[in-house]
Amino acid sequence: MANSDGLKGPQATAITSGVLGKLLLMHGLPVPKGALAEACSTMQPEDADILPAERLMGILRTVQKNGVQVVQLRWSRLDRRHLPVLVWHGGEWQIASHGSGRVVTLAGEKGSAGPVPVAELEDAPVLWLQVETPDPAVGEVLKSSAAQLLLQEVLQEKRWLVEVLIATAAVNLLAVASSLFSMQVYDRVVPTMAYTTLTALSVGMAIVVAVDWMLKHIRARIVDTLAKQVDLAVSQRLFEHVMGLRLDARPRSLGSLAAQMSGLEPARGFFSSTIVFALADLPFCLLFIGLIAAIGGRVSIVYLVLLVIALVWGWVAQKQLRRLARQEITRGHERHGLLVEMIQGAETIQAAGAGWRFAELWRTITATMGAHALQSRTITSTTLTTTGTLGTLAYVAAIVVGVTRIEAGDLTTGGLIACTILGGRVIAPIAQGVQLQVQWYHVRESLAMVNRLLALETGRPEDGSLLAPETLTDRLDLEGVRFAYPNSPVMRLQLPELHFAAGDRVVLLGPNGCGKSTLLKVAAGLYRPSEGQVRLGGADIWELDSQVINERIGYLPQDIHLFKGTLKSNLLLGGGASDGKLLEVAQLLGIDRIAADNPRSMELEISEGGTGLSGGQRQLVGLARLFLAQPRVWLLDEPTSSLDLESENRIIEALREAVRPTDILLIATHRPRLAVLANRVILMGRGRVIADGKPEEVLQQQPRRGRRLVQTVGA
Ligand SMILES: Nc1ncnc2c1ncn2[C@@H]1O[C@H](COP(=O)(O)OP(=O)(O)OP(=O)(O)O)[C@@H](O)[C@H]1O
Repeated sequence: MANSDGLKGPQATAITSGVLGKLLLMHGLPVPKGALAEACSTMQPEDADILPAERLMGILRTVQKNGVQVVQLRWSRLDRRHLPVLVWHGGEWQIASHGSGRVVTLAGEKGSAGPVPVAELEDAPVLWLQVETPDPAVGEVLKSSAAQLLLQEVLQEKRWLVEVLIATAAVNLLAVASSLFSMQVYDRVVPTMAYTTLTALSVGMAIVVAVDWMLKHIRARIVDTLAKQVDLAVSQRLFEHVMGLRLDARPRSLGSLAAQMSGLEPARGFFSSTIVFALADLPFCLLFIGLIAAIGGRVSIVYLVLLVIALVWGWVAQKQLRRLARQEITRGHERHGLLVEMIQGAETIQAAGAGWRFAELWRTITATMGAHALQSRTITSTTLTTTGTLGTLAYVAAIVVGVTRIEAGDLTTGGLIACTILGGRVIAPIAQGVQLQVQWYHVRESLAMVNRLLALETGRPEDGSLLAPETLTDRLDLEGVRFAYPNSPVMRLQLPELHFAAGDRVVLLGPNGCGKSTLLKVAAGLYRPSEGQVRLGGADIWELDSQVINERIGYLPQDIHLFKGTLKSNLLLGGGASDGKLLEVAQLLGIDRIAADNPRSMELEISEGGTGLSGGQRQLVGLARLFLAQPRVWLLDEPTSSLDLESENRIIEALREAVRPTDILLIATHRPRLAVLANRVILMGRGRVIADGKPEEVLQQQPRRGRRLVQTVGA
């Protein structure tokens, strides 16, 4: 449970079961009225002075809703896209279900209170429920974008489908030949020892076997080639989607994200090969049963019964596998995430001696995964063994029934043998069908996960609808901007109005976690505001082509990331610059010294994740990228936090030189020396602007920090 505002809950804030029941229903979590009323009365003792969120968590645990988390905050910090919530109004907890602009609709125990002005709720406590998304229904999964993406690729060219179906039909029809061969041999050759007939039949069978081999080979080749094409197209599409994800909408666990990327694998295999054979073979079951009926009469009933039993068995097994598949895949992603985190943070883990903690976590996850995998393997193998046994039973039963038919004179020995051979062809697709049902849940879970990935919003549409104006005025305006991270209802940025004009040199100050970096990312068009607009030169930044933004805005992140390659390729990350310009910037920032220190100079090798350079050197590379890009708006997040005094001075001088008089410079920092660059200071606190003005004015209001900064500015 999270509590962001530290509200204490007197008895007056007791949550009534009627209101809570309605809220849970809105989240698709129905709870029996009696159980909820009892939980509400027992979990909210009169004399206890506990937080409303704690009360609510207690109630939810009592009614077995353990997956639900509760966050308590004030209305003013709530991101209204997360409605419905419980809000304290008029002496009771009410449901705020939807609101537009300045009003919100509330409903309490006695019914709807109608629209209430938002201004009345400013300081009201709010309880928000974080609910896990429920299992998608089969229909939903098939309609999902992940399944559509696969099907679209698989069915893009239908010619292969026709070819595979024709090959499958031919293979199955040829199978009939072997049963007819046996029938003829037993009924005609054996009684008379007619070797000429046997020779003719054998030659015919040899041709059938050869054609069968060829068709199967061609069919496998077609499907494999298709699988390769689908894989190429789908994985590319997924990669581009993940690359274009809106940064603020990305899942927090990068390892899990990487694992989800490969989640399409089982689904791809399912759609592009297995299902094609199995589905194409299945109708032939009925054809073979029909043929058995034609040759052996009642013998076919044995195989019909087998078909029904095997399908029911598969259906039951698949039900059991559903829960296991989900848990196995989720744990798998967690394990992948842990591995990525462990590799990335190896230094910290070893320095803190925390290896045992990670090892323990790894063991726990692996053990849980192993247990689930064992259970699901047991079910799968039992299902397969059962199908095999059912096949043997059917064979025996067919012979027994066949003998009675032979006795009655309805069937010949050769006919009975032909029936059992055809029976074998009935069993094979049934076994495959059962396996398919078993696999289905794995596929469904993978699709659901990939779907969640595809459902994540991408940054900007790539349909050419974005604007690319040739000229833009040098202005950056934030109007009514409010921002909350996804999966959190807490507003981290609330800026009614913030304007930056040409020539502004702004230093952004404020305590840790007050929202400086978030503001820079929103201003850079990396994070999309939940409400309000960021305007670059008068145009909404989210309607501008990303190339226009990249040309105009330069953003230096707090943590500089370097990529595998060379020092030069990392400096030129954003695009080409002449060698002369590169050398000029390298000299200006002191990067030439890094190169001079190395025998390979600018070709100095950088490993994955930027290993090979010190923290300060990495920061210099990040700055150099910006100096090479020469943007109109410079957004720098802690640009000198890892630099020594000399380098910091050099950067200050370089910025003085490189930032043109009409450019906008915005620096978030805790380093007072950077204030020498500023003609304006903004002070932030809890996502809001507390003070904004000339450095001397703002810093006077900040006694301790201010005095130091004023001296620096005056220096
Ligand atoms: N990816 C994220 N998901 C959820 N919350 C986040 C995320 N990143 C930051 N926050 C929260 O947003 C708030 C503002 O963070 P931000 O990084 O903007 O602070 P800051 O002022 O730059 O801090 P610092 O001076 O330490 O760099 C913090 O309370 C932080 O916990």
